[in-house]
Amino acid sequence: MPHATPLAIETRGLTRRFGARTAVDAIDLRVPERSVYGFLGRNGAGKTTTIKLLLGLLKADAGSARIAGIDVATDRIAAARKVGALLEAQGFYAYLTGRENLDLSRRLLGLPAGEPDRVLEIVEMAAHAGRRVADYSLGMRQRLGLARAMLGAPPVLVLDEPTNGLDPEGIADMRRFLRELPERANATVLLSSHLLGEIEQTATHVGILGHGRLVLQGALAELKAGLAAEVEIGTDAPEQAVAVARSHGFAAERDDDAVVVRLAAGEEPRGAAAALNRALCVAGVRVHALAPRQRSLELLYRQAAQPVAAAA
Ligand SMILES: Nc1ncnc2c1ncn2[C@@H]1O[C@H](COP(=O)(O)OP(=O)(O)OP(=O)(O)O)[C@@H](O)[C@H]1O
Repeated sequence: MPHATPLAIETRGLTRRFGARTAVDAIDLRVPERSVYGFLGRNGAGKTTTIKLLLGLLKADAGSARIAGIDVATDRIAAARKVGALLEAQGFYAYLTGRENLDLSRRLLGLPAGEPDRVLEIVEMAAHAGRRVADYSLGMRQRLGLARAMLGAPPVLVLDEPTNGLDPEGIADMRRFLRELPERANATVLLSSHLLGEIEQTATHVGILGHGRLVLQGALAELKAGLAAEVEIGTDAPEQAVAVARSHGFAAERDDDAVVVRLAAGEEPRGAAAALNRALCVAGVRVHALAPRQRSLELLYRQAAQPVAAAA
């Protein structure tokens, strides 16, 4: 299917194993240009491994990845030029100033002398550029890390948990900043996080990773609008309740001791709950609870992040 917006990052069946463990399992990332793409997953879900694959720091066992249309495996250097990254280990020289640190990176990359000041301006660190990094707060170091990722103006920025370790004020600051980043830096931003709230506040798009698999992906607003509601039924006779609900055209399933009825997208949960109630009552099914609820991204995320059931 053709895409309305070109993709800044695209993977197909991207897979990476460590021994018997599949850390990244056939994922198809689609990150539209100029989006802030929230890459969401619990610790160990495979976010860092995916990011390393995108940056060419790890080799894929299967599948492919493209950055700004360039294949990461077959054209590694050209792809690397298209992406700037902020990873956990920043590796700044504490006794050098912020500007001096950036200038070292700038020279290594063979970029013009004006680059450090250009990126310092973007991250609003120009006033602190002459201070030693040793005297920076963690938030200032993160900004400096962001500035370094922007050297050479790559069209794609990949940021691994950029708010990790910041204090509440630093977090609020960084979130505001991230939202504005596509415009300020003229770039697409992939932002990894284990916090749904963070992604909901900053991202335009989201991809949820659970146990190495991409469980859900798309524009945040569309995903939220498309989430169907459901009705949970508490009953002593779940099998019978499922049969009755299905005979009335509802998509019902057992969920442990309860029965869950998934509604169609846009279907109003209260009306459906009333109809179900009536049908169950008429059929003589004892119901002790009937709860209509709107499904949320949070619920989906929780489901995606649940530990895999151990094989019996
Ligand atoms: N070099 C490695 N060798 C063996 N296993 C690894 C290696 N790197 C990652 N893993 C495993 O792959 C899985 C995914 O790890 P990954 O670091 O990508 O997750 P993550 O979502 O980034 O989590 P975190 O936020 O904790 O870094 C984990 O089970 C991890 O133990």
